[in-house]
Amino acid sequence: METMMTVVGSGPLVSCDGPRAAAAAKEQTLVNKTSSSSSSSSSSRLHSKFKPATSVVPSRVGVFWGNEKRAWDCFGKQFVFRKGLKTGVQRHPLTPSKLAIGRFPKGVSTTVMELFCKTDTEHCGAIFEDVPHVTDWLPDLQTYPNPLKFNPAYSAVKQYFVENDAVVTKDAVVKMTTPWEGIHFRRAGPREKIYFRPEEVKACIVTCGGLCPGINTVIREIVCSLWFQYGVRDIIGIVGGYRGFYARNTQTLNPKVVNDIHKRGGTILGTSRGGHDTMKIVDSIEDRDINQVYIIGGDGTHRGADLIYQEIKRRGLKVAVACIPKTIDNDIDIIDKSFGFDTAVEEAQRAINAAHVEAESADNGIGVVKLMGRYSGSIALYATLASRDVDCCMIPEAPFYLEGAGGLFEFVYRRLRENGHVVLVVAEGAGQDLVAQTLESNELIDASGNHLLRDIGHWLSQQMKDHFSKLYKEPVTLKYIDPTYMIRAIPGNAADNVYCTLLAHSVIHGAMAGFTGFTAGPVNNRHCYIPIARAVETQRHVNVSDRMWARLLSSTNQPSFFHDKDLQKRNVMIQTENGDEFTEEEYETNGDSEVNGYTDNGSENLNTEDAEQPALVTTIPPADPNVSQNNHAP
Ligand SMILES: Nc1ncnc2c1ncn2[C@@H]1O[C@H](COP(=O)(O)OP(=O)(O)OP(=O)(O)O)[C@@H](O)[C@H]1O
Ligand SMILES: O=P(O)(O)OC[C@H]1O[C@](O)(CO)[C@@H](O)[C@@H]1O
Ligand SMILES: [Mg+2]
Repeated sequence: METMMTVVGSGPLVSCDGPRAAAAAKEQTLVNKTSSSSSSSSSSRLHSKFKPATSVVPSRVGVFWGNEKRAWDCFGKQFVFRKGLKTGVQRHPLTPSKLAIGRFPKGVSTTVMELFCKTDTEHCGAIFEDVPHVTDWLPDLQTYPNPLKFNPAYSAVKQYFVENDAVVTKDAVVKMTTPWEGIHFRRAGPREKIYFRPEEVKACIVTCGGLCPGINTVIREIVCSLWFQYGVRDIIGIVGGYRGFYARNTQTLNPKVVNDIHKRGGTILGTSRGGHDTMKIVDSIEDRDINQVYIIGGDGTHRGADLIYQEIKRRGLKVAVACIPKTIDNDIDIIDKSFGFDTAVEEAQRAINAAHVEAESADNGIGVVKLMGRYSGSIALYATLASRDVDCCMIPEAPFYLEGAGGLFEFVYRRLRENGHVVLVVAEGAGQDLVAQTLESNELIDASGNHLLRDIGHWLSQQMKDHFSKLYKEPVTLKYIDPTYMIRAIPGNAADNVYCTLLAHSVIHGAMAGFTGFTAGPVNNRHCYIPIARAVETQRHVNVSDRMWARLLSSTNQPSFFHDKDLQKRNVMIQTENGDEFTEEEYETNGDSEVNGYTDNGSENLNTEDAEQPALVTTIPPADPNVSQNNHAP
């Protein structure tokens, strides 16, 4: 594992505002960090927490109290440093009153330190996942007072500057016995000292990947905040994504240029997939004398940004790389949620509403809406919960099936019978296994290497039409709505615009303070700096064993599509034509396993010409206004 002791702000700190600043600089927290944000180091640090006792002894970055030989956590648990490594430990006094919420030995100073546990199973307290700083490779950099100190808008704010030892816990819910445990990130916000003189800053902004509501707001706020809060005057836009660094001209940005762009969807800078060439990009950064790089994008963009940061570090440049997570799919882990998500969910309501109106107005109306979400069904989940008009929501994380007991066809049939119409929401990444069974499998990828998914919405609609037209005399009326690009190509709503503003502020404060290789976002509602690679180490998914998915299931009363046959037998109620209800098991025991066209092996007893006319319900009976299986009234 690659870890390194780094002293932020150490060395001969020269300050431009005299002894007070020098003293303050001296007091800078000594922080032990991993040497880079490379996924290998951060992941091993993270995963070491979960390694079995037999594995290699890990090192931890944590908040402890002690000296070079021993340390205590806030519960008085003692740790001994691993022999031979103790000399590397750096200590720095923090403010006990602020950090200590438990009991710790009297008289020992608080410490942020690299802690080597004796054994892997030892309780190691809080883990601090810090971000890199330009002084990691340029230790003698000069600091400057933050101009916000003299800004009338901010100087009146009490405690405007964020203290260097402020961290935010990843898990808001902790155990009373070990409240300190878990991962912590550096709190975002303006620092008293900055590492870039505003007149020397040359900042650039680039947007990559798919569109998302609010990108223009982030661009606007980065420009305006650099301009008005820090007095930066040299800001350029890189046009057309990563490849714009080396293949396109740049665009000058100032408050006038960006004044009303937040009212427009998309990105004024343009975006693209593919075209990441680390060397060419960093050459371009060097050639243009850029020293702050603001990168707005999703997981792929972050991977590219990490490579840029690594190369900048390798070349020893004084350049800060700061990311803003952008993903309509809300699939970036750690942060509470991504900007534009609320807007997208809101816009999705319009599509669902339309599908509902269409379905309701037709005989046996089925409305199908496909929403974005490659690997994460967040938009579909939230849009369904918000709407209450949806009968069934299908997402990539929850496999489903069409035929047989407990399948989607059966469910749709029932809802049609009960309510006269049905509305289905399907995330684009849902049911890919099913589509693959019937469509030719050509593995296609986009320019960034992302797999191109098969069109589940279109496929599902066709399957529905085929199934119901074969089975019933009365065909269904199916309307398929694909609002995919409509929900992401719009401007951010009010809440997202405020969120984008905070994100922009977080990144510029971080970059001005010399942090680099980071992305910013709220963790438990507090903005943080997260190492880039750490932010994309895992992908956020809807957790189907979580209460949120349970809320959806209980709201729609849709099948859970569990494959466990016993579970199906317990849960699936079968209603015969004369209204009697049985569980599937009871029904089978009674010797007749064929219900409403479904046999117990899941195959349909179809109303085809050569098949013997089975005892089927061949028309969908009119809706019974007194029966509703879901929580929304028919
Ligand atoms: N592993 C990687 N290494 C370097 N660059 C990458 C990597 N993955 C993607 N990129 C680059 O990042 C940019 C955007 O990537 P991608 O198209 O995957 O979108 P994204 O940032 O994930 O956003 P979205 O949310 O739309 O998927 C592209 O220019 C691509 O070349
Ligand atoms: O057509 P494009 O631009 O590749 O974007 C489609 C993809 O982008 C995303 O919105 C992610 O940004 C996915 O949900 C979707 O699959
Ligand atoms: Mg992506």
